[in-house]
Amino acid sequence: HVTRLDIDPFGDDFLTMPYPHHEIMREAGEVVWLDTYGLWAFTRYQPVKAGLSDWQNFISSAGVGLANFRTEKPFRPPSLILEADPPDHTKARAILARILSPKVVQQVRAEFQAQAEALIDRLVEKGEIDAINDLAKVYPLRVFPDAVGLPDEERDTLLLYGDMVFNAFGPRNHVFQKAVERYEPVREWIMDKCRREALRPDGFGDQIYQAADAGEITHEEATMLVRSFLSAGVDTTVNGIGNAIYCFGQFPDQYAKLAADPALARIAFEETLRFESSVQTFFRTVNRDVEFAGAQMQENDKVLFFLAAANRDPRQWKDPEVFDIERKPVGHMAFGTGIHGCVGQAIARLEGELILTALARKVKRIEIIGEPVRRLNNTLRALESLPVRLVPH
Ligand code: HEM
Ligand SMILES: CC(C)Cc1ccc(C(=O)O)cc1
Repeated sequence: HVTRLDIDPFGDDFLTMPYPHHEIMREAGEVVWLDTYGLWAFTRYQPVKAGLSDWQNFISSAGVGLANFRTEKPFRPPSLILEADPPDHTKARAILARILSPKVVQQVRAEFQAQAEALIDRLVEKGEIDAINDLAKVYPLRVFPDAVGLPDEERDTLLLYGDMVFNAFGPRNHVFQKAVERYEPVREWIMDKCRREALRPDGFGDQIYQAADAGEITHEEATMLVRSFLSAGVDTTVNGIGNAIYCFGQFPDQYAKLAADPALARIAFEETLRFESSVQTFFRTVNRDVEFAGAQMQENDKVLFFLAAANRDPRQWKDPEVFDIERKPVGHMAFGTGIHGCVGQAIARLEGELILTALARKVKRIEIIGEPVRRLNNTLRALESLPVRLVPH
């Protein structure tokens, strides 16, 4: 027997404050059925981990959003990596994994660090800032598009596009409708920047085309994989960094530990990802009738994985509601897991580590000095603005 609930995981009150709803679903069973959209919900750590590892039963090629690509037209042409299953997925994944490998990421570390230190120095001078518009948006829009090889101009378009892409994984609700009002010009700008001629030679984008030159993929496929970098590589880290600052503003005792020992920055960023996961959810599609966790699932059913709920499951974490930067949250689900686990996590971790290190070295305390404003999104946990004072050492 599986419990049915009428929780709406894409309603405004859920998106604004998801945690009490996670608790209800976790306690209702290993798997629950949500009547609102007719889908399975996995909220406990173990089923989320097991489900994401089982790519044969829970597939990505029918879409990782609510829409089932077998019966509905996708919002945009499907990604060759995210919305693909083996064997197609395997080839695209190997190429992006090589370009974003920890070894290659070490080569951009010095530049990423210089940019982090310069930005934090400027913001400490300013004193009172908006941690989202002046910091969390600025740094990822500088370092990752530079590494990909994009020109400087109009990079805010990447945020408009990310907002659309992440809303499109959810239902066609008001947050989606608002985000896609100006889709066409944004889509044109993005696809223009995916052309090889638009990219700096030897940047991460051009390196995908070099794989096409070597015959690993076609040049058309290369264009689509550059789109993957532009889709996934910015809005995710903007919110990763924004949510991290929000955590430290809310828990000054934790920030004091970081300011006393900046070497904690890398592991502290992991705890911010566990506690306020910037990617809250995404879907898989049941590939064939299967019994899973006592539920009889049918081909084409949608399964919603609540990464953020798994990251606060008391069956996995001691005092999960406590933000503790000394916790070492190994195995958290913020980057997913399995064959589709985040291929950009080395970049994401580098950005988080360097921003938090630069802050810890220069800033003694982060004080929230105004009401944070949330940006509702069907997939991302995001703030619109976060007024803070950076108190120097
Ligand atoms: C804090 C920042 C980030 C978070 C929380 C995050 C989260 C995730 C998650 C949960 C997945 C799994 C999706 C699934 O299983 O269907 C994923 C996949 C992916 N991520 Fe990230 N990501 C982040 C940053 C990045 C960056 C900087 C890039 C750079 C390009 C990136 C590129 C990708 C790509 C291409 C995939 C698809 C991988 C596949 O399907 O094999 N992500 N990410
Ligand atoms: C959390 C993931 C759903 C982020 C993401 C978005 C888009 C793509 C793409 O390939 O376009 C890949 C990954």
